[in-house]
Amino acid sequence: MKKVYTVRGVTIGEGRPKIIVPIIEKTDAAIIEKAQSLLKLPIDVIEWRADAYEEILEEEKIFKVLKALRELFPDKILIFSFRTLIEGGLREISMEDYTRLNHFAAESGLVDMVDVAMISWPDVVEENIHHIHTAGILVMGSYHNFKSTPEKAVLIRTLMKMQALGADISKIAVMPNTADDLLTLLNATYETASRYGDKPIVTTAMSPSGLLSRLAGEVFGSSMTYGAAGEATAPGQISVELLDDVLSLLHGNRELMGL
Ligand SMILES: O=C1C[C@@](O)(C(=O)O)C[C@@H](O)[C@@H]1O
Repeated sequence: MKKVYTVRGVTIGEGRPKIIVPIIEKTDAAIIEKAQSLLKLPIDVIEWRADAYEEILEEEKIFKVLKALRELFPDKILIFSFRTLIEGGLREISMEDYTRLNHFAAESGLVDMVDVAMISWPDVVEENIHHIHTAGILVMGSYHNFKSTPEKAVLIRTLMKMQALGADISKIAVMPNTADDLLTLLNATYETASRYGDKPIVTTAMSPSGLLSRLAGEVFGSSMTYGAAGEATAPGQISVELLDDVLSLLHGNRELMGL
């Protein structure tokens, strides 16, 4: 049986992929302004990308931002993400500070999930997962490759490795250089979701040529998808309104077919 997670009334791992919008802003005011602009949009999950925040080492400030986001979005899943530099993030951080920050966010009682760079920082994975699970919330394991798309077996192995290490949800985002790369990602997604994995996965081929991967998660087995509200925050993201329309179209069609 495949695992599904229901958090704040949002079920991850079945039905329509859940729409996530990242908030990537430097200051409190910009974060709040962006958050308010999202209130009426069709979004299931908010990701706070803390690597953009200029006061990232001030715990009091972090708490205030998380509290404000929680109050604005009582019914949405809130993910805390500090994207490391080697995975396409905006700021350098030591592994110690990274671990401390994730621990703090997990224990704040305000977030539902913490994103952990499981592949590029293996040394701190165990400690991070332990803190996050002890706080009673979910771990999203992540791996980003902004240059290329590894071969199918590597993608499957990476997703399965994250599951084996304790990720509740495993995510990969890769760069397709050809249509073949997109097929590789979709193939790896389908095989992992249908044959190997027993927990939800999230897979993305970035850039406009990877767009199908952001739309067709329900067909191939990716449980969440990142969209944009205003400017895209990663290559190939489209607006949440368009995303919502396409996901509904695909979902409705599958329901008609009894899938
Ligand atoms: O992992 C991802 C996916 C992403 O890189 C994208 O391609 O939409 C956007 C990031 O904010 C998020 O953490």
